[in-house]
Order: sequence, then C-alpha cells, then structure tokens
Amino acid sequence: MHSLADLLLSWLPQQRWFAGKDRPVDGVSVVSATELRAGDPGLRHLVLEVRQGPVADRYQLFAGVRSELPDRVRPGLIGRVPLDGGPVHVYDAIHDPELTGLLLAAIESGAEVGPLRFHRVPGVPIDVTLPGAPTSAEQSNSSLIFGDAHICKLFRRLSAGVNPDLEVNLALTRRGSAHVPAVHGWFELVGDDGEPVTLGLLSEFVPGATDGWQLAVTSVRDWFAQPQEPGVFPDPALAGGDFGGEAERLGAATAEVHRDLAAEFGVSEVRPQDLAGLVHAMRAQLAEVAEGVPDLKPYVPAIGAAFDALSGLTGPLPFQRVHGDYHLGQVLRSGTGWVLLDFEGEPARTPQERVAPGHPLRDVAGMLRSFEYAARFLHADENYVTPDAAHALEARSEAWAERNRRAFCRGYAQAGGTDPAAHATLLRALELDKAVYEIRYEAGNRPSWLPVPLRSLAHLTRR
Ligand SMILES: Nc1ncnc2c1ncn2[C@@H]1O[C@H](COP(=O)(O)OP(=O)(O)O)[C@@H](O)[C@H]1O
Ligand SMILES: O=P(O)(O)O[C@H]1O[C@H](CO)[C@@H](O[C@H]2O[C@H](CO)[C@@H](O)[C@H](O)[C@H]2O)[C@H](O)[C@H]1O
Repeated sequence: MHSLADLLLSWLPQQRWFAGKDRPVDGVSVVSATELRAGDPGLRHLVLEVRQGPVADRYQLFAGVRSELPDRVRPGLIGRVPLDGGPVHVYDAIHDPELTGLLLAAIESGAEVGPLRFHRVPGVPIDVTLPGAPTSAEQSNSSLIFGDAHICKLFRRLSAGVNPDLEVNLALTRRGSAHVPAVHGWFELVGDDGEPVTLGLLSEFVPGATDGWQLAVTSVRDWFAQPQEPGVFPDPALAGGDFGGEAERLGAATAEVHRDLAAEFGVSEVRPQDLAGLVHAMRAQLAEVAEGVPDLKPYVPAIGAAFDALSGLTGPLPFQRVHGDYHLGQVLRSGTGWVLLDFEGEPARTPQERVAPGHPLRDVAGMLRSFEYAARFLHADENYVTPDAAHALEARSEAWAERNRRAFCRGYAQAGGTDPAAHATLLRALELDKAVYEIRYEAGNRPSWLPVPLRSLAHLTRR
C-alpha cells in the first residue's frame, strides 16, 4: 500500500486548484497536521509542502478519514493508506457534509485547535447545523456554501501573513460598501513565530446571483446565434442577450470600489520617471513566460514596445490599492447590483506583488481582457466552433468585445474613475501585461485554455 505522500504526488496535479501543472512534482511532505475530529469519519487539517525544482509551495488540505467510503465522498478520494493501525480511505473533506459543518462550528465558537485559530465577526448569527457543499465555480481555490447564508473560501496555496482578500474585504465591509459581501469570519494558522497564515474566509453568501462570466458567455452565445441578412452586419446592441447595460453598470461599480479603496488604503503619486521599476517587471515577466511558452515569442517585440512607450507618459500617476486580478469571474450580479469578489491579487504573483499599489486602470485592463476572453473562448471549443466557423465568427467576437469594452469604460469614467479613453498608452501596456500573465496562469493551471489568451494576442498587438 502506498503512503499518503506517494498518493498525493499523482493526486495533486489533477486538482483544478493545484498551481504547478507546468512542472513535475519532485516530492510532497506533510509539514503540519492538526486533528479536528478523531474517529470515523475523522478530520485532519494538513499543510503540504510540494517541491518542484527549486520551488517549495505550501498547500492546505482538509483530509477526511473513513474506513468505508460513501459514494457522495468518492469525488474527493485520494486513496487508501495505512493509518492508525489499519487501512483507511483518505479524501478531500470538502465533499463530506458530515465534516464541513465542523468548520462552521469552529468559526462560530471561535475555536483554537493546535496552531489553528478560528474567528467570528461579532454580531453575525451563524447556524452551525448548516451543511457545507462545494461550489461548482471555475476557481483557483475551493469554496463551501452553507445554506444561503455563508460561503467559506479555503485558500489552497498558502502564503505567509494576512491574505489580502481578508484584509481588503474587512476594510470595505467596515466602510459599508454595497459592492462586497460582508465578512462573517476567518481562520488562520499561527506559526511558532506568532505570524498568522490566513487559511479561510467566511463571507455573506449572495443568493440568486450569477457571475459576470456566465452572463457574458450567455450574451456571446446569443450574439453568435443572431441571424444575419446578406451583406448587413447586425448591430450587437440589438442582440437579445446584450450585455452592454450590465457592462456599463459594472464599470460604475468598479469606480466606486476604487474610490473606497483609495479612502481606506491611501493614494500615492508616482512620477512617470519612476515607472522604470514597473516596466522592468513587465519585461521580466514577458521574457520568463516567452521562455516557457514559445508561442508567445512572435509577439514579444510588439509587447515590449508597448511597455517601453510608458516612458513617454507625463504628469503624476495616482497609485493605490486595487483589486489586482479583476475579471468577469470575480463579479456577481445580485438582485441589487454588482458585487466584487476575491481581492487576493493574481495567484501566480508573489505575496509582495499582490498587495503593491497600482494604477486603478490595471483593474480596468483586467476587465477588458476578460471581455476578450468571453468573446473568443467559444472559438477554442471544437465541438461548438469548427476552424472554418471560428474564422467567420471573428467579426462577431470583435464587435461584442468592442461594445462591452466601451460600455464598461464609459460607466467607469462617468462614476468618477480615471477616464480610460484619455490614457490609451497606459491602458494598452497594462492590458498586454495582463495577457502575458494569463498565458503563464493558463500554462500552469489550465493548459487546455492556453489557446484563448494566445489567440487574442494577435488582435491586441494589432490594435
Ligand atoms: N459571497 C458570495 N456569494 C455567492 N457566490 C460567491 C460568493 N463568493 C464567491 N462566490 C462564487 O464562487 C466563485 C469563486 O469565488 P472567488 O472568490 O473568485 O474564488 P477563487 O479565489 O477560488 O477564484 C465566484 O465566481 C462565485 O461564483
Ligand atoms: O482564480 P482567480 O479568479 O483568482 O484568477 C485566476 O483564474 C482565473 C480563471 O479562473 C483567470 O482568469 C482568466 O480566465 C477567465 C475565464 O475563466 C477570464 O474571465 C479572465 O479574464 C482571465 O484572466 C485569472 O487570470 C487567474 O488569475
């Protein structure tokens, strides 16, 4: 029988949340194990150290332990291992409602178990009988939904310190922002040095909401299905599932959140001549990603030129705390408006980079990239679009992306954000930088999606 570490070697790279799929895993070890429940089923919190070449990343796993495995838990199975004197099944406990409830109970009671500390925001009622079920969302971490009351995000790859998602959400909740779900609690691991490592965030669940990605892709499908009279290109505004109005409102919500972030975390003025560090970082990422993904190489000169053009900017630039990884999957349309999620920054960046102040147009650029993704991602699905049809649909994709880009930027500027139209050089460099990041992200996390950002580079670099 294999050891748990051996089983994890092959199990981890199959998980959506595992961020190192572009490199072989050399070794896995358990560096912290905390028993949250003894018996059958049992629950242990594990911190795993995963070694890949010179890099060692830490991931967390809530490991369920059972002698017999019910079918509902089977999707999380890691394998059978010798433990506590007998062979037992070990599995990812997010699939086991008998165990997920223990997390909510620990937050409710403010429990301390070994190095784990659970916190509850005072005054928030928590019904500990609610079972937690995993979401089916396309995401980098894992989340559990408890009834229609709470959602608990388990950060998978761990980094030292307070996670920026918790830090920013606490600040915006305190400010009474209507555009973030209220924080209900969190939990962390406190190391021997007293430093916390945020492990999870419990937030208000926004019921009946749909995320921006689903809405946008539905709109794109409707638009692709819109009939066309010979020689007359249809107006995307007249398509049944038009997203333009929502894109404009999303732009406005984004500007309001930027205003609140500036008020909470401050604004510093960066002189154009001080942008050299930023350009250097953009160029370094470009070189690194092109090395790993040769298909990026033909675009390197055009992208590099767009970065260099930043040296021609004039006037001080306001830098502030931003979302940092802004896209359509990070926004929910609730019954009352747009809600922003996941202020964790880009998961493929270092913790320092994730919290570094940036120009607010960085988020605008992220969302514009997302419109490009939504407009073209169906092209990568050969069951939906044959290579010939993909060519014919390109004009439709272009029109959809353009309409929603404009609407979003209009909403953003009208609500008081920096006018994107007046900062074309900066916006272009930020958009290309985001596209390069996406190529790295897709190679490491979802290799089958790699053609999506690669294909859109042809358009971006021609603009
Ligand atoms: N407060 C919430 N209410 C309802 N659904 C949510 C909430 N927070 C997250 N979700 C759902 O979970 C998905 C992933 O959340 P997110 O915070 O972006 O996680 P990740 O960091 O793993 O990408 C979202 O796209 C959304 O569908
Ligand atoms: O998991 P996070 O939401 O923190 O962000 C990472 O994963 C995203 C995908 O889940 C990725 O976003 C890219 O794909 C989206 C479609 O799935 C698209 O809307 C985004 O524009 C595109 O960047 C994101 O880059 C990554 O950091």
